[in-house]
Amino acid sequence: MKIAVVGTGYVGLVTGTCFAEVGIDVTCIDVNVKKIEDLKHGILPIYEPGLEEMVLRNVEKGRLHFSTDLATAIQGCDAAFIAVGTPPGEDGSADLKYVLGVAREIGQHMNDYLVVVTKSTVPVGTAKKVKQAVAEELEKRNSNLTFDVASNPEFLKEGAAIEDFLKPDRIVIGVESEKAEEVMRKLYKPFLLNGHPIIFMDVPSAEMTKYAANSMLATKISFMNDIANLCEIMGADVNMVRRGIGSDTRIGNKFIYPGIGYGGSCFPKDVKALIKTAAENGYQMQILQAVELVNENQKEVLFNKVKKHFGSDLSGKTFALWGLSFKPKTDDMREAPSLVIIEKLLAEGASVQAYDPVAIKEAQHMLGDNDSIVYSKDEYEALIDADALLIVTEWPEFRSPNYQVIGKLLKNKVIFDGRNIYEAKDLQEMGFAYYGIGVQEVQPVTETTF
Ligand SMILES: NC(=O)C1=CN([C@@H]2O[C@H](COP(=O)(O)OP(=O)(O)OC[C@H]3O[C@@H](n4cnc5c(N)ncnc54)[C@H](O)[C@@H]3O)[C@@H](O)[C@H]2O)C=CC1
Ligand SMILES: O=C(O)[C@H]1O[C@H](OP(=O)(O)OP(=O)(O)OC[C@H]2O[C@@H](n3ccc(=O)[nH]c3=O)[C@H](O)[C@@H]2O)[C@H](O)[C@@H](O)[C@@H]1O
Repeated sequence: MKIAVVGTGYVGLVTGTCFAEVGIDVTCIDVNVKKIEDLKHGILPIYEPGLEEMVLRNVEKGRLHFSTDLATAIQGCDAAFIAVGTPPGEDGSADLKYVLGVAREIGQHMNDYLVVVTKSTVPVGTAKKVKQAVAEELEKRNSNLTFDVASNPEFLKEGAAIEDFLKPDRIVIGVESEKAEEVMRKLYKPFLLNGHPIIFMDVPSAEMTKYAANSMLATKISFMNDIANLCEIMGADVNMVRRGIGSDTRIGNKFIYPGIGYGGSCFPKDVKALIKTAAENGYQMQILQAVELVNENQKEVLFNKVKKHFGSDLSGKTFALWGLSFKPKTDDMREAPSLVIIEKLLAEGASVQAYDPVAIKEAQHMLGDNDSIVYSKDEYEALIDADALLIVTEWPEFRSPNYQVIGKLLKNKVIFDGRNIYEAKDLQEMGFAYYGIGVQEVQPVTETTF
């Protein structure tokens, strides 16, 4: 089979590469000429574990191609996947200009039956707009070619994208015709070896499923952040509470880790977009409004703890930040809580020494030149003469650090752990003050000299 995947971002590149991996002939298309030229030379635009090797292998096998020329690439394809961005517009609704632009281009250049698949996260009704856009372009050409649209939302997580794509819990596909169902079933058959299902449904339900899934996950996180904040006030430990409730299979132990708010390119924008879609249709998503509010507040929780410890004047102080990306194993900085924390520290006249294993370049790009931010070459360099350490992203290499070295390099033995990766008691015994999320803060028992 042969497909085109339009948009070579986190979703498009992973989708195209994984389809190539199972033997399908794939062309990944992007308007960004540099991205495509780099990909042709084996240089990837994003960091995603395992992706580079898989891209190189499939290019070498002749199954994976890169192009800026959609017109040529879609010829002879069974399906064209639209995987371009759907960023939030000013009012929070998903901006569909890239998706519909691609749909028009497909209509202008297709020359045989094709399934046009929306892989991007798009509001209910978008496939209908895609269908109309393609049909209008065909009409301009006086063409009577037939095509189908399908909605195939993607559920992969950054940092685990390949595993998620190759072994999905489920594949959701909205279709309007048996012919389209047949094409999609054939394409996805190789990914069903672990017994998980393809769930075929109508197109609006598939579109809604994606927003409902992300909103449910965001709700779990905000709920736990709310509980964590209350635990602190009431003298409880959220780590215990989490284990206590997570063992109930009706609740489950995934996505109930409190922290410093969810970030990334999807939860924030998709929650906003669903609230907006509902409002446009005369309905108020009250739970999601609260989810968003809790999340905005949660991004400030670590900063507030810093203020509480050091008093109101942070000017002249230096803070070491471990982690910048919105989650481990990605270089993605979109809506990362680190951005809020850094902005608040700098606004108080403090400076930052930050380290992240892969996201420094992207952080520099987003934060711009600023003398108050120094990027360190490793996690220990970031500590030198800093007033305290803030754990912002739970990269595995931060989990078991050399506490003696931390204690020696920091000016004060204080850790603010935004991801609860350390045990308060252990740190207290080693002479640290420790602040976690939803756990009782501890002050050092005795001053230990290393
Ligand atoms: N990032 C993620 O983990 C997930 C994202 N999604 C959804 O997938 C969609 C894509 O997201 P990302 O991959 O993160 O976006 P991205 O921003 O990383 O990549 C989008 C790509 O599309 C390209 N593009 C834009 N207009 C184009 C056009 N007319 N023709 C060809 N290429 C064009 C851009 O140059 C860019 O390379 C969004 O709707 C997102 O909500 C869904 C599941 C997971
Ligand atoms: O639509 C999307 O783009 C994707 O959005 C999320 O994936 P992603 O944003 O890559 O990362 P997650 O692992 O979901 O983490 C999102 C945010 O929630 C936070 N989080 C996650 C889990 C948790 O228990 N607590 C918590 O605070 C993370 O730190 C991170 O900031 C979903 O998990 C994917 O299923 C979905 O496809």
